Amino acid sequence: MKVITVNDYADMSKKAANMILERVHYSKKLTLGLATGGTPVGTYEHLIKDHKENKTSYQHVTSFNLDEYVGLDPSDRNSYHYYMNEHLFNHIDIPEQQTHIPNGIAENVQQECNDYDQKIMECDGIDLQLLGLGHNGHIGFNEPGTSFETTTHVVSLTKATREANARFFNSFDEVPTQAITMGIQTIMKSKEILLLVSGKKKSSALARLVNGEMDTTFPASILNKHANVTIVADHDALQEVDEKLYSMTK
Ligand SMILES: O=P(O)(O)OC[C@H]1O[C@](O)(CO)[C@@H](O)[C@@H]1O
Repeated sequence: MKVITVNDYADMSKKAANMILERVHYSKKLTLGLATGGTPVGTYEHLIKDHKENKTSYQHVTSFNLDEYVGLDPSDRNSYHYYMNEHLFNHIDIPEQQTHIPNGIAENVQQECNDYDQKIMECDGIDLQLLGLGHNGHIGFNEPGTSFETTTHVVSLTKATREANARFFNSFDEVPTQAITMGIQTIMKSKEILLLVSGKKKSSALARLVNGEMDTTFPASILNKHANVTIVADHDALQEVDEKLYSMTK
């Protein structure tokens, strides 16, 4: 894994956006894996600003989001559909039919999961997957204990994750208890992974990841096995990481 150190959230967002833009500019066809949560908001802001100023086009881009809450309608302000429209899709020229987010209100959620993996395969897989890191090491909504072999599936969210995400809802009780998430195997099949980590609150999770031990109790640890991962992390996030370890990390 390659670790790029940046000063703060603003620098992380700029660096990540520039890395994405490089691929958008130089590919004839590109499939992006996208994330939600607090981490990528700044990155998306840069992409929107660039689209306005430089007219970067996303007509050739297809996207697949990592996850969606079960039971939330796409029009619900807390759904990841709503988030993606607000934070990115409504402000760039990506064709709507080329954007994919699991349907959290599908009648048959299991079928929805299978279809989602199938659609990713039909697009020849994800070229670049953007990831955030959960406090407990989750990637997508793959909670501790998830098998590394999983494809897209339904998960029960841990109390810790629901508490962490409660800041986006009116109350903890409103946070859905289940979600559809790309599986760990689905994520690992991406050709390239860009993991963004910012802030002191993520420092112990990042330290555990960079430490290199692979264990299902810490889902993100599987990234140590991927051949093309770049972590963009700020100083606060890196404060518990042994400098020797990450400057040596490839
Ligand atoms: O970026 P945040 O809000 O810290 O969340 C970390 C991760 O947890 C999730 O909210 C759960 O999927 C992801 O969307 C995100 O990448």
